[in-house]
Amino acid sequence: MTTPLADPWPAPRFTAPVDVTVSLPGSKSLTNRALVLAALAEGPSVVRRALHSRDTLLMAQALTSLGADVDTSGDDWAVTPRAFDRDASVDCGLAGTVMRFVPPLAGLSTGTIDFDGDEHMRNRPVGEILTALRSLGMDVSEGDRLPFAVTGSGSVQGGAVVIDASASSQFVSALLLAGARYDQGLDVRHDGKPVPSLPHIEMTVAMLRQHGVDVDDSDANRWVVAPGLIAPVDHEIEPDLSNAAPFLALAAVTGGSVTVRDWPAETHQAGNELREILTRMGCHVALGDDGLTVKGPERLEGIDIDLHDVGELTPCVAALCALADSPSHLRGVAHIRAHETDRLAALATELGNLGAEVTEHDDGLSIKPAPLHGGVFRTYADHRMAHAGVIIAAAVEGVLVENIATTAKTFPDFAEFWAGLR
Ligand SMILES: O=C(O)C1=C[C@@H](OP(=O)(O)O)[C@@H](O)[C@H](O)C1
Ligand SMILES: C=C(OP(=O)(O)O)C(=O)O
Repeated sequence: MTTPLADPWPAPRFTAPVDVTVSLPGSKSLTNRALVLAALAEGPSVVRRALHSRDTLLMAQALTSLGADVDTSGDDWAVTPRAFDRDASVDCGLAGTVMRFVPPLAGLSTGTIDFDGDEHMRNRPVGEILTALRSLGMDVSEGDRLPFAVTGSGSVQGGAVVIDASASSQFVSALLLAGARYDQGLDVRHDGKPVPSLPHIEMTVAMLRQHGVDVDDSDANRWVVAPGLIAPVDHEIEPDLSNAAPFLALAAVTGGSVTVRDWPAETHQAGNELREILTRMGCHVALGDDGLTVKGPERLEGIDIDLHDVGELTPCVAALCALADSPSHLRGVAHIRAHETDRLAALATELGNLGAEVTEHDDGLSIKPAPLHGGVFRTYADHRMAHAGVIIAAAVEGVLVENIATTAKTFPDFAEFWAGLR
């Protein structure tokens, strides 16, 4: 039996430069897309090196409760599509991908599918998808938040739909993933402020194409998915590059060297942008046969950057900025106020409590160099806040990270793994 971790957790302080090579678990975003597409396909698929974490198990459970067979017992998950022919309850936890990607599938079911999730999940936006599904003729209960219910009729006509996806790229991805299975396919148009996290939509389109689906994304803010069969695919899941952030950051703040194995040469993952970000902050970054190696600088520089496309990196980048020796401005990320928590408010409060000079803006943060001190860093049930906390703790004596267990959303046993790096 493993001993439960102390809460708040005295995260390790790294007093010497680290020199480590790590293999990281698979990508949440790739795993959950692969599972959805496999459950909609014409025959069995395998999701190799699937991420085994809270968000992906919730997705597997959701698809199983709709009717599919998903075997999560090993590293390679076998998915056998079956008719969605029963009533079901879907627990979304705090997984945006489950709350947004599964309702469009529920219309293909002949049952009533009830959705709910963690307390905070009831605050995260989903109303735009529900409105879009209603406009496509689906029977969706009233309201614009969890809990809600979708009663399927076994088929969805599909066709043209307009959605404001400025709150989350997942609104578009959700519709596209199911679209080929609608009788007329889907013609999705975004109308509103710019869509954040575009690389995640590109990931969705790329994976649909791997499954043989015809997607036209040649016009900005419009995606046309042709109706048709979804071919089964044997997917190999890349390591989660966004979850690489705290590890690469450890090289940056200790002046050491960290290599992440199996870093893909080409990828749609937002985390790949860390290469550019860390280079601009003064690190030496090289992609080689061993993986991606980051060597920390003598002097960590601040950064002025628009993170609109890669908002999920903000907590770790903000932690690095708080340890940098020149000012930083993080911009373009108003939408991350609707992530696992209001990440801008949470970062301003928690970094500020440890002495950082942080100014919160509508769409970002300004951070000036200031001496940091120990204290408790709260995480608001947000795995990426926990990652930010351990980065600060690595460099500052006496930092305790509250609810480190929240990292289980996308990284099982993160704390043990992190402590083992010392
Ligand atoms: O589709 C996905 O897998 C994701 C899309 C992004 O969401 P937003 O567009 O809501 O930022 C990202 O931040 C999230 O971590 C995962
Ligand atoms: C925003 C995130 O998650 P979700 O998939 O729940 O939206 C995230 O992991 O940073």
